[in-house]
Order: sequence, then structure tokens, then C-alpha cells
Amino acid sequence: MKYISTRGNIQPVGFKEAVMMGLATDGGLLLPERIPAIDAATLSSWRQLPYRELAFRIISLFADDIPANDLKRLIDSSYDSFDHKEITPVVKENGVYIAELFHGPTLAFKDVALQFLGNLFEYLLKESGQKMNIVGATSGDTGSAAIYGVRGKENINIFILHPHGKTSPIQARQMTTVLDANVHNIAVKGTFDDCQNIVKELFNDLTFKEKYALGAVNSINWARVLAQVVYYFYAWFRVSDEVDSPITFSVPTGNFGDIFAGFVAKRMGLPIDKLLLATNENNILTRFINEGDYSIGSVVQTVSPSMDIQVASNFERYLYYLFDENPARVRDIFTRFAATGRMDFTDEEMRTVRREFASRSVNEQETLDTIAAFHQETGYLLDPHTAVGVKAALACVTDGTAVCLATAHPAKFGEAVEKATGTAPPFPACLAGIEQLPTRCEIMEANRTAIEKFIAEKAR
Ligand SMILES: Cc1ncc(COP(=O)(O)O)c(C=O)c1O
Ligand SMILES: N[C@@H](CCOP(=O)(O)O)C(=O)O
Repeated sequence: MKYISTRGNIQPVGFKEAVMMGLATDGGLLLPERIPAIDAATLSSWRQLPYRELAFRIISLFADDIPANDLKRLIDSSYDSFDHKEITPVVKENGVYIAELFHGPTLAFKDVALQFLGNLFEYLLKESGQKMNIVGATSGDTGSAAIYGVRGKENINIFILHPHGKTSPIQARQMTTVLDANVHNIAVKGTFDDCQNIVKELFNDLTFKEKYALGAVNSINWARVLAQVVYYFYAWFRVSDEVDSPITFSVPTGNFGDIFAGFVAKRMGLPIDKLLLATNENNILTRFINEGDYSIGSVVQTVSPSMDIQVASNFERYLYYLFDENPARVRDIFTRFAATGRMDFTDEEMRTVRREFASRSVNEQETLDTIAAFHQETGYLLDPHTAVGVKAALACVTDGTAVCLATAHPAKFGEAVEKATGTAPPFPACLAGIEQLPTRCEIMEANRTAIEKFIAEKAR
């Protein structure tokens, strides 16, 4: 399998090189040259596979330059740290299916891909004898999942930029209490979009990228999206065992990585009816789908802080397919967007979008009310991001079956959950004592030059 760029200006590369490249060197995002189609017989033969085996079947289609035994070992060990034998179990509460993606070590869906990516980096660096400096941006969850994926690993240094004071207190502590020498947290005085911009600028400076061997842990890295495709299949098998009606996945969305993984699963042939894109009040993607209006606004702070994002990086991957795999159109729309802050689409394109996606924006009160009502009726605690997806499903999926992705554990967002239910969620064992642990973190202005200097000083 070869990988190409959404901007069309790189020579195709293999999977291993795509993982190491992170952001494509022409500023675009990497995609497989073709998405493999899964026929009905293969799909049915995968139905009973345990999670790790299913992950191997799917990932090996895209990662054919890694020997099968090595890939299997990497995948198997990536899920040893999960506290549920099914890895991503599906539960049913009040008629709503919930795919629990938060059973990894940092209690968010990011662990599913980042435990794998950490192992993959370690394997590839051992093979090449190189070192890597990971630079990533987080609105709260990618950061700790990436840090846990690579802490203490040889030949890897990690720099994570998060918006200062804008994550939940537990999210910040999950990052800054990791004191391993290879871990560097930077709290940026700005928004997640500022952090992501700086990271992209550093990757686009090809001299800096090469000199410091930068590695990407954000969903700009294709391996992130790939590992997330697996749980769509896994959940679909569990739910389609029980129902005949069309299945819609409701996906709380920020950077468009998770829902893009669903789009890939659908394109591979998984019978998904619609992808329901659920946003909080940062609703640029909902405006796009429902009104054809993709115009940038300013970031609003919400009780679902991991989705406080305006510019979703993986949207570019989707646009590549919307534009019939035409990189010139992708380049053109991003050039205009940089100048005007908006994108324009034809009526035909918007019809295509609405065949694949539906969308709902969920406000603060609705999010809190959903947590409260769900808890009262079922005893089940939703985290605020999951609540956004559940509310969108309850409002939009009137015909058919909804599977809501539960992207984080409620204990990460204690304040919001307490506000909704009147009681703080119980702490799982992995968070015990976290509020008392010492922390290390550099607070910096949203200034690329200063951050670049900091990374250059600490890089190894
Ligand atoms: C808990 C949680 N839910 C949902 C999202 C949105 O996922 P994505 O950015 O892949 O759209 C994020 C962060 O990205 C998250 O941390
Ligand atoms: N919500 C994310 C934002 C970064 O998204 P990514 O999927 O591109 O890593 C976070 O929690 O950091």
C-alpha cells in the first residue's frame, strides 16, 4: 500500500515512511492510494473475531511493509494496558448503544490508537537506529494518551502543547504529573487552534523537521486514523447481531479524526447508514453540513473542552474525497481559506456531503441536561463529550439504530458531571492520588519562535 498527499506534491511512500513523515512534506495530509474494499464474505468471516485479531486483519491491509508477525505482536501488546477484555465494549442504555472507547490507561478513546502508535514508533526507530522528537498539540486527551504511549521509551522525546487553563484540571494533571525525562509539557497562552497551528508550522519547516527528526502523534498521522477504524467494525458487529435497522454512528467531533475513521470504515464497505457529526458550541462543522457555511469563528470554552476547536485538521482528508481525489482543488480551497477564513462548496458537493453525514450542534445546557437525564433514568454516567453525541443521536436518529461513541470517562470531567448530577463521579484506580502528585510544565506565549527554541534546547 502506498500513501499520497491530499495536496498531490509528494512521491508515493510506504506505510512505514508515512508514519514517520506525519504531516506530508508538501503541507498536506497522507492518505492511502486506494481504500481497500471488504466484500460481504470477508465481513461476515470477521464478525466473531476478538478485538486484537480484528485489528490485525484491518491494519495489515494498510501496513503491508511490516512483517505479519511483528505487526501482530505490536497490536497485541498495545491493548494489554486496557482494563476491559473486549477493549472497546458496547453497552445498551435506554435503547441507545454506547461504544465505550475509554478503557485505556488515560481514559479516552485516544489510547486506542496511541498505545499502538507508541509501540510502532519504538519498533521503527529500533529498526532504523534513529531518534525522534515528537511534537503534538492537545485540547486535553491526545496529550496524555501520547505521553503514556511513549513515556520512558528509548530514542523518543515528546513535546506536548496544550492551551493553558483550558483543559479540565484532571486532563492537565494526567499530562503534567508524568515526570519522565523524555516528557515535556508546554502550556500555551492561547487556544488549541494556536497550539495546532504552531505544531503544523514546525512540521512545515522542513529544515527544522529534519534536523530534529520530528514525529507526529496527532491525527495528522495516518496510523492514528487507521487504528481508530477498527472500533467502528467491532461495534457494528456487536450491534448488527441484535438489530436489522440501518446503523448510524454518532461521533462527538473536534478535529474530525474520529469521524474520518468512520468515513474510511464506510468506504471500505462497512454498512453504516449515516455518520452523525455532533459538535458543541464550536459548531463550524455543523454549519458546514447543515447550511453549507464553512466560515471560521472564535473558539468558545465549553464543558466538553476537548472539542473546543475551530479548524479541524482531518477535514482536509475528507475534502480530498469530496473533490473526487483532485489535489489541485484541495490546494486551491486551502489557499482561499488562508486569505478569507471561509470555504465555498457547490450544491452538488453539499448533496454528496449530506448523503454521508448528518449533524447537530449541542449547547451547554443540553449537554448538562443529557448527562443528568441519562444518569437519573439509567444510573449510567456520560462524560460531557459523549453526552454531546448522545443528545445529537436522540434528536436526529428517529428511524434506525444509533451507536454513540463514548470518547472519554466521566471522571476526567468531574466539575461538569457534578454540575449536571449534583455528585462528583467516582475516581477509577488509575487516577487515585493524581491531585497530590508533583507536576512539571513550561508556561509559554503562543509564539512559534520561542517554542521552537525550547524544543531545540531540550531535543536529543
Ligand atoms: C473526549 C473527546 N471526545 C471527542 C473528541 C473529538 O475527536 P476528534 O478530534 O477526532 O474529532 C476529542 C478530541 O479530539 C476528545 O478528546
Ligand atoms: N481533542 C483532541 C485534539 C487533538 O486531536 P487529534 O485527534 O488530532 O490528536 C485532544 O484531546 O487533544
